[in-house]
This record gives sequence, structure tokens and C-alpha cells, in this order.
Amino acid sequence: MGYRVAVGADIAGVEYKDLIKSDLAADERIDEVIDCGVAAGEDVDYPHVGVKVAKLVADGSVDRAVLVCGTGMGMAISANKVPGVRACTAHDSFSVERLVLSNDAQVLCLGQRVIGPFLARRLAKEFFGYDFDPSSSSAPKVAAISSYEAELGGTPDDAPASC
Ligand SMILES: O=C[C@H](O)[C@H](O)COP(=O)(O)O
Repeated sequence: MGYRVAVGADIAGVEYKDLIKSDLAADERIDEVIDCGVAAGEDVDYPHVGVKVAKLVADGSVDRAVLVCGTGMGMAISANKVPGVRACTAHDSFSVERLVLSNDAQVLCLGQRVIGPFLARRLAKEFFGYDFDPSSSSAPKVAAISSYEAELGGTPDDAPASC
């Protein structure tokens, strides 16, 4: 069975999102591509798209997602607010590899104002070439992220922070 994928962008990333959507739709490793917007010319701020897409990942509606904004950073910050989601900007092949193999990230974020379209498309393709190994030495580290997420519960901690 292939990947189910969601894509999303704000107005600063819609061109790359549409290119990547077409690439993924033609990729035999991928069964389904859901487009969460925006459509060309539509202006929705990135947090709304990023969280909508991340919720699809969190509830298991899709396996992975690709988000595009101007830098990729706002999308990543927004998507990571959804418990269970691991999202990050990655603009080189090694980072994309480690995003999956080290961090078990389900969401790749890209910046249309930072990298060119051919690199963006290549990185999106590469993202689906890796599978996280739950028996690897990276697994306990990812589990620690999940433990902190559960412990912190998404609400501000009243206790003073210290190192
Ligand atoms: O991270 C944010 C994105 O780059 C977004 O597309 C642009 O945000 P801005 O208009 O606040 O710079």
C-alpha cells in the first residue's frame, strides 16, 4: 500500500505546492494526494493551513504531508503545535534523509522564497524514499520527544524554567 499524502501552502508557497502535488500524484509510491489549499490567488495565513494539514496527519487520515510557505518555517512551527506531529523545514538532501531516519518526521516543510523549484521538487520526492526504523538508535530519542509532548500537554508550565 502506498502513502496517503496531504499538501498545503499559503499564498507565498502555492506555486511549489501545486508543482509538488502534481509530482506526487504521478508517483507510484503514493496512493492519494489531498490538497488542503490554498488555491492560486487565495490568501489564507499559513498557521490555518499548517494546522489543518497537521491534524490530518495526527488523526491518521494521511501518512505524511508537504507544506510550503515563504520560508517553510511558519508552516513547521504551526504544524508542530498539533500533538503527535513532527514537522521541520529541510532544504538539502541530507537534512531530508535525517528528518525521516533520525526524527521520524511526517511533515516536510519547504520555503518557496528560499530554494528553487527543481530542488523543492527533488526534496519532496526524496522525502518519500525513507522509512523510519523503530528499532534504530534514533527511536528512543523520538520517544523522548513524545514523552515531553505528553508531559507538557500543550499548556504553559507555571513552574519557573531552569537548566
Ligand atoms: O513563515 C512564514 C512564511 O514564510 C509566510 O509565507 C510569510 O510570512 P510573512 O508574510 O509573515 O513574512
